[in-house]
Amino acid sequence: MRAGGLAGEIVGYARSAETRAVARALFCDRVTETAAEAVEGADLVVLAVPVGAMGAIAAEIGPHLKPGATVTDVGSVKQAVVDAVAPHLPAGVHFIPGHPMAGTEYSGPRSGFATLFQNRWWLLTPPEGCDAGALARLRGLIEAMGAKVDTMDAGHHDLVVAVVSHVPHAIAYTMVGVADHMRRVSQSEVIKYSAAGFRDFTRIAASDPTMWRDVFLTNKEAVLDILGRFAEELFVLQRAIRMGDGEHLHAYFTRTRAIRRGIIEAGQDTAAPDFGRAVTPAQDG
Ligand SMILES: NC(=O)c1ccc[n+]([C@@H]2O[C@H](COP(=O)([O-])OP(=O)(O)OC[C@H]3O[C@@H](n4cnc5c(N)ncnc54)[C@H](O)[C@@H]3O)[C@@H](O)[C@H]2O)c1
Ligand SMILES: O=C(O)C(=O)C[C@]1(C(=O)O)C=C[C@@H](O)C=C1
Repeated sequence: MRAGGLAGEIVGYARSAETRAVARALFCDRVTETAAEAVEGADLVVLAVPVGAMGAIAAEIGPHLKPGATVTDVGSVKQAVVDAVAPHLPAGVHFIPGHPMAGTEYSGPRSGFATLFQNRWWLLTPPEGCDAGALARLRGLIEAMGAKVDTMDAGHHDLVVAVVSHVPHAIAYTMVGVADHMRRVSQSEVIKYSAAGFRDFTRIAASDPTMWRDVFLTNKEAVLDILGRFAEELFVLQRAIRMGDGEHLHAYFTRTRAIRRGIIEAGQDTAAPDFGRAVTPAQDG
């Protein structure tokens, strides 16, 4: 928003003075010491805390929102955010939950960069009867940041992202756990000789523990459903390996390669740029 000059004034709130100072230096016109102050007079409020913290923030800001303001969020799970936030918002405020399908394993205000949303999907889950004008304005802002907008209902969103984001993270966390266990057995060789595939797993497994704890706790049903399906597929693969069924393996890998190539053709595999500056993981603030 800052790079594109898309907002009249950007006001930020974070709990720690240190985080507020960094945000002020990098992209906020003004920072405040309470969330309530930050939303006074705002046309648009963006909640960007872990999913489990959304309800408390909504309760804090609810009474201070301007009539006609739009509230959105960037949480990775949607139904739980709707349930936690909506009861705290006064009538006349438009709540349009959202989820940018873009991010990195880094946290804190230094981890943002202006091209993060370029050519990425940003999913919105407007409630039934959502104000068309408010939705059009939010969509316009997101598109001006370079993202593509799609709308769907919150429950469907949660199932889709369980497949494309949440379960892949669970698998990466688990695989790195297995390697860590093996490391004790083989004295560091597993890490030392790990090539690109495993390195990608370790990048994902370095993501913020609070954020991902909340994702798994609040999207429990969809994640368990997809993990069950994953386990079934894994058994089939295991059996094919055990039985020496090369034909099955080749056909399966040919299908999965086509999926990967489809993603590349759709322009979705844009790696995060090198920030060129130190980024601290999981800043507490
Ligand atoms: N990182 C990603 O890849 C990514 C991508 C899309 C969506 N998201 C979602 O965006 C949201 C923010 O994630 P992020 O990566 O920007 O995290 P972040 O750690 O950079 O920012 C979250 C901030 O919330 C603060 N916070 C935590 N609990 C709080 C509380 N109770 N009250 C007030 N502040 C609190 C943290 O201190 C931190 O400053 C999460 O809901 C996450 O699921 C993250
Ligand atoms: O590349 C990464 O670090 C990410 O995992 C980003 C990612 C994802 O799964 O694609 C993580 C969680 C979000 O809710 C959206 C984006």
